Amino acid sequence: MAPIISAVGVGKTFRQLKRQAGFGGALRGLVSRDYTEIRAVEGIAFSIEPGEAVGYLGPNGAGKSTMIKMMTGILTPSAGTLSVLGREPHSNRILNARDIGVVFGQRSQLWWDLPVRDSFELNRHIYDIPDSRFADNLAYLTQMLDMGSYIGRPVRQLSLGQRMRAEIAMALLHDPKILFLDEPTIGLDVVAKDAVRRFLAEINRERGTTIILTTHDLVDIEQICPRLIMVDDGKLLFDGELRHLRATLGSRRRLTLEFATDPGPLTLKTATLAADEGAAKHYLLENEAVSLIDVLNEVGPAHGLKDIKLEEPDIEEVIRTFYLNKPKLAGSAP
Ligand SMILES: Nc1ncnc2c1ncn2[C@@H]1O[C@H](COP(=O)(O)OP(=O)(O)OP(=O)(O)O)[C@@H](O)[C@H]1O
Repeated sequence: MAPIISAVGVGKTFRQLKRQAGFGGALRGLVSRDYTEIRAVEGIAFSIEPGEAVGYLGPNGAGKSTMIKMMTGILTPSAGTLSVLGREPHSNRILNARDIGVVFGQRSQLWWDLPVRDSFELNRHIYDIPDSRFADNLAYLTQMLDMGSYIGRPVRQLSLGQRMRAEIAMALLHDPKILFLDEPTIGLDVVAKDAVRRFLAEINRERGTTIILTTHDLVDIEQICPRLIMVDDGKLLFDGELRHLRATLGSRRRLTLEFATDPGPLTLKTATLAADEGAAKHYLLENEAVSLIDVLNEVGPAHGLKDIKLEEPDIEEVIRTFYLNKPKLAGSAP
């Protein structure tokens, strides 16, 4: 199957006029042509198959939004080749828009003063959606996203959770093949986040809509995206399955041993001492083959062990470990 999105050596450099301090500096800035270059995206390569759900993850300023903007045709790459549904998105912006849906968590596509339903109607005309398809999709989305109680209300009166569901519906009315979402759960409460995540997982599973999602919320990734692309400083660090990453890095279980009194520095062969709080010592079990029994055998009965706590790493821990070890792991393949 041909990939639905492919990126080869994609880069984006922004040029920013250098600003100089003070009034004189501002005047000099008017005539100076001195630029700073910001490499937001550099040498990105990946290939995404139809029906995949991919999480695009990275710290602030890593180049996630810039990459989404290039895939949606809003920005033009400065380097490399980008193909979305077999087309160059930036030079085929109108055609591309017919086949994709876009949700930006921080920016609304809905008309602020109009009832939600009217924004949907406008999209029907813009995308020329046939009547029966529009009616079917509207019924499906209203039910799935529980919009019945507020579809007739102006957008400005909606809660953030209601608005986000309406944004997602708006992006899906024309049956796009790919749905791009830039931080769709930002600012939502736990219940609203859960509703959005479940719905996205459902349309990916049931309708085969390809999903590309940027987020800082790792639970979004865990619940929607089996595949993860991780970037930092504009560059690709990891492209593979979340479960693969977990299996590779997930061996760092955390063990806390609590003693009746401080046994002094207690270094072990089976576990690495990560933090020493006197009577409570925190270890990392780096090696998956090492069991709790192995550690307890090494500690022995001499120190008066009182309590033991063993924690499996959660996804936050896995990602943190990944970023801390990135020079070692960069370039990991699926
Ligand atoms: N229009 C622009 N002009 C100049 N620099 C820009 C522009 N857009 C983004 N940048 C810079 O490019 C880099 C990547 O920004 P981008 O918004 O893609 O990051 P991000 O990973 O989405 O970050 P965040 O998680 O904070 O949203 C940053 O250093 C940013 O300041």
